[in-house]
Amino acid sequence: MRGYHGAVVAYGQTATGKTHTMQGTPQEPGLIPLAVEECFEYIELEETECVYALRVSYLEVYNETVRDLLSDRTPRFVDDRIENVTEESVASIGDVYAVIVRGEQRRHVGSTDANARSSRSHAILRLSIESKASTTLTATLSFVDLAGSEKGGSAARSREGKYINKSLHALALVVAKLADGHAHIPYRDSKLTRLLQPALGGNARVAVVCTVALAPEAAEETAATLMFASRAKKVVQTARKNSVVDAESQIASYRAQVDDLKGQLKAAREQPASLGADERAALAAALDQLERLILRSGRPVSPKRDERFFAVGRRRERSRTLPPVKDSSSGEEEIAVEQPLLRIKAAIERALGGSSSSSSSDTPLLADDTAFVLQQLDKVEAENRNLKTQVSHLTSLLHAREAELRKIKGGRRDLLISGTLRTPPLG
Ligand SMILES: Nc1ncnc2c1ncn2[C@@H]1O[C@H](COP(=O)(O)OP(=O)(O)OP(=O)(O)O)[C@@H](O)[C@H]1O
Repeated sequence: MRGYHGAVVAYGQTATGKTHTMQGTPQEPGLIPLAVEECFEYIELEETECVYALRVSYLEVYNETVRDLLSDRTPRFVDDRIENVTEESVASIGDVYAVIVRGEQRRHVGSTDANARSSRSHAILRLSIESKASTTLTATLSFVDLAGSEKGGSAARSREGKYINKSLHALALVVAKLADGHAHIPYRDSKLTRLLQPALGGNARVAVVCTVALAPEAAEETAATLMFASRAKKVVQTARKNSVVDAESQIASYRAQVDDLKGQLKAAREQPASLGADERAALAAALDQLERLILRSGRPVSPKRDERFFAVGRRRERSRTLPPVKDSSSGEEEIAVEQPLLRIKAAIERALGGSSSSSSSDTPLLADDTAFVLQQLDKVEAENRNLKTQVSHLTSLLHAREAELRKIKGGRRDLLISGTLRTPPLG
């Protein structure tokens, strides 16, 4: 908000909670919703007279291609900058969430052995903030949710995995060279490092969040992640305030458009025959929309939290992992879950135009069904996580026991052999 670039990067093995850390849940919001809300609260609480203009872009790097998640544009690098990227103007927390949700729907995710909704791309959400008091400052806040490495899987998954590992390797190398103070930094080795160059290059405040798994079989990846973290800590950044020439600022561009629209409306009023009523209404609506984008300090934030951001991500996540609907049920809990599931299944089949074995009129989709099923799935997910922890604990116990047994057996064998040697021959 004060003209310094910032970035938060989530790095770690697949399924260790990078996306969870970034997005969170309604009960435990992640870094993105918390930061977005804080930006708008900052504007609300700002005491000096200041105006702001905020824009959002959302990119992913998938199989070494940079994709715009907000439109079909093809971003391209011009020197060290990425250009031809969609930037949506936003005026409220709700606007930001709506843009993120739109982008999330286009993001590449897939099921892997370790994660039912694994990010198969690196995602970079960027909030551009311009502020104008006596000078005009400009800065970006980037949230980088990196894809996690995953070995094996289907052919497509393994192709994605190769690209993911290659770009993560390039990032690790860049961070290692920065940490050691090398003169040449190989940013150009991958699209990911080229995109992150402005953040890693020194003029930004960067926070790296590393996520690890505690399971013994993840030890190798955990060690690699910790090594990355310790190198990242050594990188010295010297962020400075970034100002922009007034005439080239977004705020100036909005103001010029506002003046232009006001001029057109004034002319239409003076010569009523020049524009139809619909055209005049469209001009007035465009003017309202533009004026809304110039945020003034002291402006109240509303609404504080928007559930849409979490709801869409969760719906998509669950739709991949819905358990099969059983024909018979045993026990009350199962019947209670099964009925909404059957209704949802019938509604999906109706929407797809397929023939549903159950009559559609018998199974109207109730508003609460999805929420109810999601709640049940949350419970199952929590149980699964708990079981996974127990399994991992038992596996390490088992390994320790086996090692102990091997040692005891080995000792007994030695004893037997030496005992045989010492036994005097019979007769
Ligand atoms: N701290 C946590 N509390 C509760 N659930 C968590 C936590 N961390 C992760 N999870 C859950 O674990 C699963 C995997 O997490 P997530 O998708 O965030 O991992 P990831 O590191 O982003 O994986 P990938 O690299 O494969 O995209 C999700 O279902 C998520 O909700």
